[in-house]
Amino acid sequence: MTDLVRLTDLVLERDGRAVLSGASLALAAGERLAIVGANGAGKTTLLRAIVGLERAQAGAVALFGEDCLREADFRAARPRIGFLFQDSDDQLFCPSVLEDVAFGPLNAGLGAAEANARATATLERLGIAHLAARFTHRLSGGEKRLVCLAGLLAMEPRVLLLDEPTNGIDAANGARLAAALAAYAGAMILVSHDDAFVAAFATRAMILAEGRLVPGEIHDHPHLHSHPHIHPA
Ligand SMILES: Nc1ncnc2c1ncn2[C@@H]1O[C@H](COP(=O)(O)OP(=O)(O)OP(=O)(O)O)[C@@H](O)[C@H]1O
Repeated sequence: MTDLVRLTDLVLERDGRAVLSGASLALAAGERLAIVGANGAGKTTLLRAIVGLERAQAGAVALFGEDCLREADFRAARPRIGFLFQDSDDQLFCPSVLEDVAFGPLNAGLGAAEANARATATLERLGIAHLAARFTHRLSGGEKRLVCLAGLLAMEPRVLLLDEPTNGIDAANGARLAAALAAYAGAMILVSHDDAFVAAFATRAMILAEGRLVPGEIHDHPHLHSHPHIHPA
């Protein structure tokens, strides 16, 4: 089967410093790949390079089996990829929640009624229909996160890229997020420092260190209290 995302030996330098120095990965349908690594290791940069928001100086990106060489190639693939940004304020831009969630479907060519129906159904599925009429900029951090995810899921993407999805989320909204992701049938790449979340969701882990990705193993081994760790495989 064709890989949904394939990165081959990506090299990306910033200010003369290598952030990625030969990073490779392949994501198949149904996989939930966790990428872990220290602060500043380049995890966000890697996600941005997948969708062409940052361009590697060397190496190759292929999405859905198509090589992405030019901006037009990335643009063609982006509607099938939902990218949850680390900072929700970078993602939300419409005045109301319903408008924000309906924006993607509307932009993809659905009529206004159909786009609103899709947005309403997605908000209901996430358990946040009560936020539909709220101003996006007045939402709490956790609410913003779920609204961003609703906006992505309304586009019915084949791949989700999630950058620290549980950051700043309380238990109730965390449960909503977990339920929505558990019900999502597509593939995902999950960047997270939340070990419990990674252990619950990921089918595979990779560690980003010194610009390269190496296989990791998700462990759940007992300490004084039980908590999971990710080790090199
Ligand atoms: N716009 C930018 N301009 C200059 N340097 C940047 C920029 N964005 C990120 N960097 C630097 O690039 C490196 C990789 O950053 P990146 O955000 O990809 O790391 P990360 O692994 O996602 O970190 P974290 O776990 O803290 O979110 C860091 O050294 C960071 O300081």
